[in-house]
Amino acid sequence: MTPRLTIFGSGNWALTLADIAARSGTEVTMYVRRQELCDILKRTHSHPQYLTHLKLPPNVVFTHDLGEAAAYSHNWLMVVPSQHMRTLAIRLRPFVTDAHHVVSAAKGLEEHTALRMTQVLHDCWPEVNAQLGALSGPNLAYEISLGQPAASVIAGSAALFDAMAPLLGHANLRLYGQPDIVGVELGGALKNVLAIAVGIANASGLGANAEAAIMTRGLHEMGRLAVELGAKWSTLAGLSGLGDVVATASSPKSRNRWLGQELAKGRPLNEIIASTSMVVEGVPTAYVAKRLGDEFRLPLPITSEVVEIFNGKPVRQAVQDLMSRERVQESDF
Ligand SMILES: NC(=O)c1ccc[n+]([C@@H]2O[C@H](COP(=O)([O-])OP(=O)(O)OC[C@H]3O[C@@H](n4cnc5c(N)ncnc54)[C@H](O)[C@@H]3O)[C@@H](O)[C@H]2O)c1
Ligand SMILES: O=P(O)(O)OC[C@H](O)CO
Repeated sequence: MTPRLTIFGSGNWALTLADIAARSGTEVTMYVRRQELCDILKRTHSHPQYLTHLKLPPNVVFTHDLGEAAAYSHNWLMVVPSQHMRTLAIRLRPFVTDAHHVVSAAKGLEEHTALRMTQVLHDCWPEVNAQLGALSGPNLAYEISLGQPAASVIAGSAALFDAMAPLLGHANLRLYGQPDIVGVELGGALKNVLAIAVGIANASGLGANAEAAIMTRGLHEMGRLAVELGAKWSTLAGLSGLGDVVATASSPKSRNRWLGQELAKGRPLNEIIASTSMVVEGVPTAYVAKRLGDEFRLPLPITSEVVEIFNGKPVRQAVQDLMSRERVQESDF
C-alpha cells in the first residue's frame, strides 16, 4: 500500500515538507485553512505568495475540510505556527486515536502556558495515547525547496521514527532519530531568540566577533534553561540546537534574524510584525523564555536584553549592559 501523510498547514514549511514527502513517493493530503487559498492550490499546485518556484507534484492533494484531512491517514504532520497549535489540536480531538503518529514541526513555545508543542497536543488529547513527537533542525524551507541538502531530527519513540522518517526521507533531507523530545523542541524554539539577537548585532554593525559570541554564549543560555526543563545538554549540541542556531542566525532567509535587523534600524516591534504575513516565532518565545528564566532564577542575559529591546531599550545600552556583567567562568551554568 502506498504510504500516506496528512500535513496540517500551508505555509513555507508545510509546502516544503509536502514536496519532499511527495517526491519520496508518499501520497500527501494538505489541510488548508483558508478556502480561497485551497482553491488556488488545487488549481495551480503553487502557493501565490510563498516559495512561488515550487510546483507541488500531483500526489499532493489539498482540502479545506478538516475531517477529510484527518481521516486521510494516521500519520499527521502539524505545521502551523505555535500560537495556533492548540486551536488546531482542539478541532482534531474527535479524530485522533491511539493509532496515530503525530509530529509537530513548529518551533515555538505557547505564550500563555509556556508549553512545548507536544505538551500542548497532550493537553488537548489527555485520554489519547497517540505517538507524539517533534521535527526540528537547521531547515530553512527556501533552501530545501530548491533541493539543497539538509539534515533534521525526529524526536520521539523509535516506533514514531520508523513510521514517519520513511515518509519524508527524500535524498535532500537526512533524518535522525532522537529520544529527547524536550531538548529537540526547546532547541528549535529557543534558537529563534538568538537569531533575533544576531540580527540586531548584524544590522548594528557589531561585527563577526560579537555575532559569534552571541551564538556561543546564547547556546550556553539555551542549554541552561533546557536542562532545567528536563533536556539533555548533548541534544542542544546537536542539529536542533547548535545546528539550528548557526543556520538561522547566519541566513539572510531567516525571518527571526530579519526581525532583529529591523529592530536595530529603530522600527517598533508591532510595526515589524504587522508588515509581514509570515510567522516570527522568536517573539513569543523570547517572552516565555524570559518568564521561565525569572521563575527558575536562571540568568538568561541575551534573552533578557532581546525582550528589553522589544520594549524599546536602545541597542547601544543593551550591549553596554551585557558587556559590563559580573565576570564568571565560561563553563559556569
Ligand atoms: N519556514 C521555515 O523555513 C521553517 C522551517 C522549519 C520550521 N518552521 C516552523 O514551522 C512553523 C510554521 O512556519 P511556516 O514558515 O510554515 O509559516 P509561514 O510563516 O509560512 O505561514 C504560516 C502559515 O500558517 C497558517 N496558519 C495559521 N494558523 C493556522 C491554523 N490554525 N491552521 C492552519 N494553518 C494556519 C497561515 O495561514 C500561514 O499560511 C513555525 O513554527 C516555524 O518556526 C519553519
Ligand atoms: O525563518 P526562520 O527564522 O523562522 O527560521 C526557519 C527555520 O526554523 C530554520 O531552521
